Amino acid sequence: MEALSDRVVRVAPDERPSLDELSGQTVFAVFEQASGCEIFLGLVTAAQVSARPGRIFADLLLQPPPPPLSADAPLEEGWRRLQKEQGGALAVIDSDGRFVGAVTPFSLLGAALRETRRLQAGIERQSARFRQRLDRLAEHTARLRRLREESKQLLSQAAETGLEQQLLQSALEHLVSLVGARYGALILLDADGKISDFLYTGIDPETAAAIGRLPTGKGLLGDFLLEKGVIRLTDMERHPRAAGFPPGHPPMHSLLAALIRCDGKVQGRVYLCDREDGEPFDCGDQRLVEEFADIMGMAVFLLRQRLLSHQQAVELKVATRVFENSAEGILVTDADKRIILVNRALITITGYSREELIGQTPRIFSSGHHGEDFYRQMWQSINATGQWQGEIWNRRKNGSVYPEWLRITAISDAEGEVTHYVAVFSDLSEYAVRRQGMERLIHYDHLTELPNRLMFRTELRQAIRRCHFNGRQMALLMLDLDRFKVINDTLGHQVGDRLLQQVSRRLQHCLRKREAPRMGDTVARLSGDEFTIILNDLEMPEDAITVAEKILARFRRPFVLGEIERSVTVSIGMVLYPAQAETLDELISRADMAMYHAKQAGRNRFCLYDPALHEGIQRRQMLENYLYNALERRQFEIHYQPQVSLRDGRIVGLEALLRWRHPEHGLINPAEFIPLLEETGLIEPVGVWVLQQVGRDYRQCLGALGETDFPVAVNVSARQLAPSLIGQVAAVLKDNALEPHCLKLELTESAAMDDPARTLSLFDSLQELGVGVCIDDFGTGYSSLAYLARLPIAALKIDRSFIGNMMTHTEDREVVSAIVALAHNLGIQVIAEGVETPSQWRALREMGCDVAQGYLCSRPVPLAQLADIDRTVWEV
Ligand SMILES: Nc1nc2c(ncn2[C@@H]2O[C@H](COP(=O)(O)O[C@H]3[C@@H](O)[C@H](n4cnc5c(=O)[nH]c(N)nc54)O[C@@H]3COP(=O)(O)O)[C@@H](O)[C@H]2O)c(=O)[nH]1
Repeated sequence: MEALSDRVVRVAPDERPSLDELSGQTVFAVFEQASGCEIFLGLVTAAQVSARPGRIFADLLLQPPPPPLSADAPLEEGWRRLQKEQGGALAVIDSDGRFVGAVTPFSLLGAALRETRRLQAGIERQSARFRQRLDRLAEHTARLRRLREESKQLLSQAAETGLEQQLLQSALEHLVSLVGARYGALILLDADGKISDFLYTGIDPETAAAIGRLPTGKGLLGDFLLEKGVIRLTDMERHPRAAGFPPGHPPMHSLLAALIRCDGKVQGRVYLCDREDGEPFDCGDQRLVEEFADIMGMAVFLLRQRLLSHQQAVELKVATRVFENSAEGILVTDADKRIILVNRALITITGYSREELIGQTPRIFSSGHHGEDFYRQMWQSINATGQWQGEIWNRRKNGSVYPEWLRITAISDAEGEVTHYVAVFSDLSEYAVRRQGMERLIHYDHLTELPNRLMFRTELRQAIRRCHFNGRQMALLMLDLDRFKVINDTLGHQVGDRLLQQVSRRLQHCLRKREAPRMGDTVARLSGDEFTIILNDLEMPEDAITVAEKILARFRRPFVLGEIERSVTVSIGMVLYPAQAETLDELISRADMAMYHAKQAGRNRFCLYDPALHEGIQRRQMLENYLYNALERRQFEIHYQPQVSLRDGRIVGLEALLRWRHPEHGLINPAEFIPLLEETGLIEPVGVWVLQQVGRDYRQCLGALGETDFPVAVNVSARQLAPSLIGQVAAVLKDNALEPHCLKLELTESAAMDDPARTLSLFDSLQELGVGVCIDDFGTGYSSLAYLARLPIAALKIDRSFIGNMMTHTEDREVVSAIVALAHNLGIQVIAEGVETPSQWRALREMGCDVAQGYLCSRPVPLAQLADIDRTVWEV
């Protein structure tokens, strides 16, 4: 159809051609009209018209007419037919035989030219496309080449350097520029599949942080690490899987991601987003990224291997250093127990050289101290548990034997087969020497070198066992020096220590020595001035009494304490085993009871345990139980004892003394319950009650005696010496509208010396308050004169033991006289307590003592009886 001539002119058979219209290319198609339809008769060319001018077309038609050409016939056929027919034109009909046009050599040539041009254009297009492809291929090949070159570099760096992060980062940057992506990231996983590294390029750090923290299983990025293969997505905005981006994530149009595998495991993922040119990622990009991911896998593998071997090398180096520099001796044997490795410490300890030891067995160190059994048990333990440790005696090269603490560990391979044994030991020679010293420290008293309480209990336990074994008796003696505190306090601790050392030697001289098979006796120091003696293998109980008497006799000789000589006595309690006690604790407590009894009975004596002593202890316990409720049951009361001026016989004060009246047991002796109050701490609330009661009684006391103004002394225990005491005293004064001088506090000398700094500060506060303080029982403690002078003391009360003896013992009289002089020198008043006789009264008055208190004047009496005191007795 394309070859049809456009110069075809329709004519009728009887028409005559017009020569004006005629051109060389014109073709006339002759149609006859018949019954309303057109019948094609044939073609007449311009050449035919020119050859027979003046003729009508019917005459010019070729007879027979050449067969028409089919409209779908190829150009070549038309060309061939035209040459054959020599007519110069051929009619063309369609499949229904209808005339559609005509072809001429000219029209055919035109069509052929057009076709050729079209073909050329097609070829040109194709070749342009081909050229383009070739270019792209060349580019891809170049990229691949670059990638490979860079990969080679990457791998060799990975094998040589430890800079994993920098290396991977620069590799990623290369990939991104190679592919021309906008940004890219690389995620590495640790052994647990968690993100260990997140490297990125082209993304700002905040976004990267959000992406890098993304949990798995949340949207595309969440799923990202779980995805098994390559991901290549385009048109991400509309992609259903693109949900779950963190807020602020840069818009992403296309994504290309590949797995990084190494050693058959997924080690991470590399991914690129958006090409710079806006095109989606293509297959070439994908191949590139996959290839890159493979290389990454190898690089990561190499890096990790390198890191591992580096670590192993470091560990090995450290282990070697530790091995060589360890202070403990170390040896390694093979499975046959042949020594293959020793360290420097082992060489130093044993004296053997390395060469002498390698190839030997540890038997080389055997000392002969341990029997077969010992080694059998040791190896049994190693075989069963893989290790053993304990003390063992080994021999050095020079033959000397030494103790060591040895740990042996069996080393097994993956199949559980023992491949080596490692022995680590420390030389205990020095420790053994120190241990002996430690043992002494633990079991012996450092001052007297006698066994201490711990050792004593061990010895006593053994003595009891021995009695069971040989059916003999033993005795336990508990000893306590009399008034040792006074020596300690007055002469100082050094003198006290010297005395204790001499006492221990004297006691040892009284005892039998241990001479096999005889057990011998044991003397131990339990604490302070408390000693104990175990008398073993007694023939008869009387032997124990003999020893006790011997001790008392030995003590009669004074102790020489440097320049000073002092007589010291001892109180001894004694109990027999098995006659008087059954258990160790029973023995100790009963010996204690007996000793307590010896003290109560006047000291410097021994007392054999008597079941009756038990009663005393039981009473103590009973009183203690009652004492807890005594205050709230209002069982306490105050008795008052007058203090009388030795100058004019006037009552110048009262001492308030606590009394306990039990409904069943009547008045309990203060010497019994006051120590109990102290021990239980009840003295603190009870002391407060005494102060308050005295405050309430004050005016009535004065009224009963017809006096107007004097102080009432209240005893204060050491346990009450706290800052709160000031507040309590101030409250009593305020509550009862009393002047401060109405109250006086009495504090024993030892309580005042207990904590001098605390005492000084309390006394200062009391002085500020205007309340005077009196030092009680003066002469029984150890007061520093300088210290005493610093205390704001109102009075000193001389202990009644001195007053009681002053008429018969010159020494005590001199003490009293010295105290009076001393106190007066310091401007302090002196009170003598325990004045019972007129002769004491007179003697004290002659010495210049200020005040007397004692049964001579009056016993302590309840407030109600104060008015009845007979004053004529002391008005001498
Ligand atoms: N912390 C407190 N201690 C108190 C309190 N009340 C008393 N005590 C102390 O108890 C100890 C025993 O006291 P007590 O049995 O009352 O004995 C006092 C007098 O009865 C007794 N005394 C007085 N004159 C004589 C005498 O001529 N002969 C003689 N044998 N004893 C006599 O002396 C005790 C007074 O002691 P002191 O206080 O040292 O002046 C005793 O230590 C009390 O201190 C209390 O409320 N709190």
